[in-house]
Amino acid sequence: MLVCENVSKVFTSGFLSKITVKAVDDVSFTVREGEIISLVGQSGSGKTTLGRMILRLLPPTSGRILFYGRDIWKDIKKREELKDYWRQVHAIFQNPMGSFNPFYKIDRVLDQALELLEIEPKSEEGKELKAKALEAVDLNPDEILGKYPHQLSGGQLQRIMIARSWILKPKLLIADEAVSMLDVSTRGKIMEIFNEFRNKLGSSIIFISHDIGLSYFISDRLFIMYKGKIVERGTPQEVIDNPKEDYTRLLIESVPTIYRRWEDFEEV
Ligand SMILES: Nc1ncnc2c1ncn2[C@@H]1O[C@H](COP(=O)(O)OP(=O)(O)OP(=O)(O)O)[C@@H](O)[C@H]1O
Repeated sequence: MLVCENVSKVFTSGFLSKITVKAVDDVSFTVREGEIISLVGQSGSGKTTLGRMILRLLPPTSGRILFYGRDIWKDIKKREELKDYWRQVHAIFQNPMGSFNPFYKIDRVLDQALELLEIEPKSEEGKELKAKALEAVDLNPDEILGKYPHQLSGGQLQRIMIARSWILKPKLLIADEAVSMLDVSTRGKIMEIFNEFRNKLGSSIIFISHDIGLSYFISDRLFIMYKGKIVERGTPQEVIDNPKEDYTRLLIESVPTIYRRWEDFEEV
């Protein structure tokens, strides 16, 4: 489904002396249909930059990103093609506040998803889909619809963004720290929704997280990122059992409760 080939991103800043940051450094990997992969690494390791390039928000400095064989930066240019791409590839970012315009009611992000699917938000079908999407993420539509972003908590806003994905049912979902601000029971519910995306729709998920425990739990393959590079890859079991890099060992040691997290989810 998705191929990243030698993808790099260099940021340049500074006025008198130029400072360059290699945020993503020669990264290659594939994502198959129905596969959940995790990109795990500490803050600043390049995970979000990679996610934004895949979402076609940020052009790579070098390398190619192919979605079903099409180079997303060369072959997808027209407005209609872009719309179609974003119908299929959807992201939930770590800071939900950034996804909402403070001057509009939160209904707008759900209405926009319906419009992408060419469903009239005010139609019976539109209203029903909105309500079902909110219920799927454990929100009461009557309490949520009609409110402004500042009237809701960060966790509620994040769940609305997940409800938006539920409406779009993307082929590829990029979940960037999408559940880190949710309590464990809501997190379990959202994980179930992600699993449903995969099992019922054959969607693939790129799960971006600094939490190796959660990634271990959810993913088919795990990629460890460090300073812009993928330094380790394999099934979660392979990576956890035989870490090759000191950095991976540190990540694993920093989560002493990794196996207890399974129990957390079983309780949900
Ligand atoms: N627009 C930008 N301009 C300049 N540098 C940037 C920009 N975006 C990211 N960077 C730098 O690129 C590096 C990778 O950042 P990125 O946000 O991708 O990391 P991350 O692994 O997602 O971190 P976090 O978990 O904190 O979100 C960092 O050094 C960051 O400061």
